[in-house]
Amino acid sequence: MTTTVTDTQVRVRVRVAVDAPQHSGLSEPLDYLSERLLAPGTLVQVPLGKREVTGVVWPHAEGAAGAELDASLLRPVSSVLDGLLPLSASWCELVSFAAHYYQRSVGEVALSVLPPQLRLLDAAQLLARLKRMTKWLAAPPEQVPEPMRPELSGDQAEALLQLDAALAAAAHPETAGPPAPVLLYGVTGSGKTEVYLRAAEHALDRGQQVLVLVPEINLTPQLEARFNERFAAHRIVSLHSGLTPANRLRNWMAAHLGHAELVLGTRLAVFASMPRLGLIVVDEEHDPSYKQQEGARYSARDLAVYRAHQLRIPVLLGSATPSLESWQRAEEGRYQRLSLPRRIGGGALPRVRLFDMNTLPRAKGVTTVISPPLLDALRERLERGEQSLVFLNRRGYAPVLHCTECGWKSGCAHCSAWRVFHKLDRTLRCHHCGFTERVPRACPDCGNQDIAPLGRGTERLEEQMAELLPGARVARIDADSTKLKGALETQLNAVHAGEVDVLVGTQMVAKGHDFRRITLVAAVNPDGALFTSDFRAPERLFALMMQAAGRAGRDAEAAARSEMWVQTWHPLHPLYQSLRTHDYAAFATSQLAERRMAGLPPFAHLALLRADARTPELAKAFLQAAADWAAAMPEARQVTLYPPVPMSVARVANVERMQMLVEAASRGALQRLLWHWLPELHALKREHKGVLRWAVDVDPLAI
Ligand SMILES: Nc1ncnc2c1ncn2[C@@H]1O[C@H](COP(=O)(O)OP(=O)(O)OP(=O)(O)O)[C@@H](O)[C@H]1O
Ligand SMILES: [Zn+2]
Repeated sequence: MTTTVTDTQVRVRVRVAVDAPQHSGLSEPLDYLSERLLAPGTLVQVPLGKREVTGVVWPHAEGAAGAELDASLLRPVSSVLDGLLPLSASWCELVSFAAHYYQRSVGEVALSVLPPQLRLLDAAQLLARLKRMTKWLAAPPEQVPEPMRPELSGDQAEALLQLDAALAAAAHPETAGPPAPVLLYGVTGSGKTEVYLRAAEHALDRGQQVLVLVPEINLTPQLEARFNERFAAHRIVSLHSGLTPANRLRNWMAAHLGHAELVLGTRLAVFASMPRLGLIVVDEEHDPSYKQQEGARYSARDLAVYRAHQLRIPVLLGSATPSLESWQRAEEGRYQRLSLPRRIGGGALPRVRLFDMNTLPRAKGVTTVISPPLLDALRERLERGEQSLVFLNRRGYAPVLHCTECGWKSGCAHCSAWRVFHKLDRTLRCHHCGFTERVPRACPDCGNQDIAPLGRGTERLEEQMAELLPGARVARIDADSTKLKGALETQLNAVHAGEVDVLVGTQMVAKGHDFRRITLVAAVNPDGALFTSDFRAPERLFALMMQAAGRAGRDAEAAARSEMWVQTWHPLHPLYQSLRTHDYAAFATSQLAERRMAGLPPFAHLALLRADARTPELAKAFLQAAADWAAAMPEARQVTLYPPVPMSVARVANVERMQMLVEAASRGALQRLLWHWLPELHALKREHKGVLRWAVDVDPLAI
């Protein structure tokens, strides 16, 4: 730290991470003057341009402290938010790593992962909040009876034994290296959650804090309930974007001050400040929602692994269908793989039946929703009083309306996409930009009254199921049916209580739920994902189908008569063949072999450069210029730059979107290129009028 004497006062130069806009090119913390020493991690308010903004006092980069700066040019810190304990050095390091790796500014990442309210409060307001939190904490946890713990299955006990060994080793960092990440590979219904609970318990017993990440907290109220029940005697808080700003700040502070012992949260919680963090659990580690898709496009799963390594603590990645990245690392021995190969209670996984749609007689213009044998299977369940889940990953009534006379289709005026017909409120809605209109009475082009839905979404499927199964209680769960607060929970409870015979839904119902009465799961039209250009589409489809299958027969007693039906035009596709035998390992092996041949992740490293512009030509010209620039750099020798192409939905809300893929054999080579290349793009953009924005996505999930 440099001190200077101005007038009579001693002033200290401090680095402060502020959220400067990306185009300013200010990616590192800025220098300010302070009248007193400020610990790194302290929150402050500082002037930035004409504004006052919240920032975080940042540790000095190693070796850089000596750089001289004319102190008279620096502006003073406006105020210090003293009330709050400074963020730790390791937290700052995590943020720094994420910022550099994902190519964002340190300040942007630091500020965007703190509770939004922290940026709005002054010192006095913050103190008031702290007081209120202390009061909230002072209410003693209720006197709770000792929680019920099931006796562990042999597989669970074995997995825990190994985990405990890792925990114990981590307690002696001087003798052991950081523990390897653990991949808990357990089939659906094998009791992974119980392993998380026990591992968490052990860490809590050691006085440590535990962080549990879940893909979407609202989707699995059961999981939250199980944690709350088991740890009723402990302070447990949740962190996700659905909390009110005040509660999010309160919960965050409780974790930051070490009062909350367990944090259960979504991807943003990977940045929770936890001074005694001793274990990180990532449930459904393969789930795409761990990847942030806007701003700093980080992967919470990958950052969890980094954070655990940094703190030398265990991280537990759980899944029935691990990401191919994690699976490959386990194959290489870099992750420790623990397996739960059997379902609790010894029940079998459902029998998978592939129904070949080509065998149905073809009637012109009519596609059968439910093949006759599947209909029989559904009727059987109905007669036995068992539940069925019919799964279709498309909401709304029909994906498009069309005119039988002139061929008009319900396109979106602003996007290169169809507008979806929602029958309930008789609207046409664009699922990309939100543009919504009443359904026209007649074809807007030719006036024909006969406009008809094409294809099928969950709304229509629900209607058709009710027609096909008279008397059955049919319910639908998707993003439309669950908009109201608490709606999802109510609807799920009805399913659990047996008030529903046939549940129609999107992927919302296919994942994670511990349904006890379902003995049949049917995927009516899953083929779409087999032939898209995204190389990860098969992996996602397979994971989703395995998850969906896993909702059937969770009660061991009913397992033997449980089935998963797949209606497909491609029954011989290798993906379905692996599904038929529940053979994730075979699927992973064949996919990994393909990826290796094609030079794709995890055997190569990717980044996507995206440009949004008023016309496709402008977006393309910018990306091409960026590529030309990169090609001239020495770092480009180890990377491949692919030609710019339109994104799969090229136009959204009147913005044309193009992307360019950058590929390298090593992470380091990719990082070096990005590091030197991206700063140049700010200037390049100024030369390309009409380009609205550009962004880079490191380790993109969707291509
Ligand atoms: N040792 C045990 N003894 C008895 N029941 C158990 C035991 N472990 C777990 N269970 C119960 O088995 C069911 C399935 O467990 P759990 O939900 O943890 O499985 P899972 O592996 O997470 O499944 P999925 O991947 O399908 O979500 C739950 O109802 C759980 O309460
Ligand atoms: Zn639109």
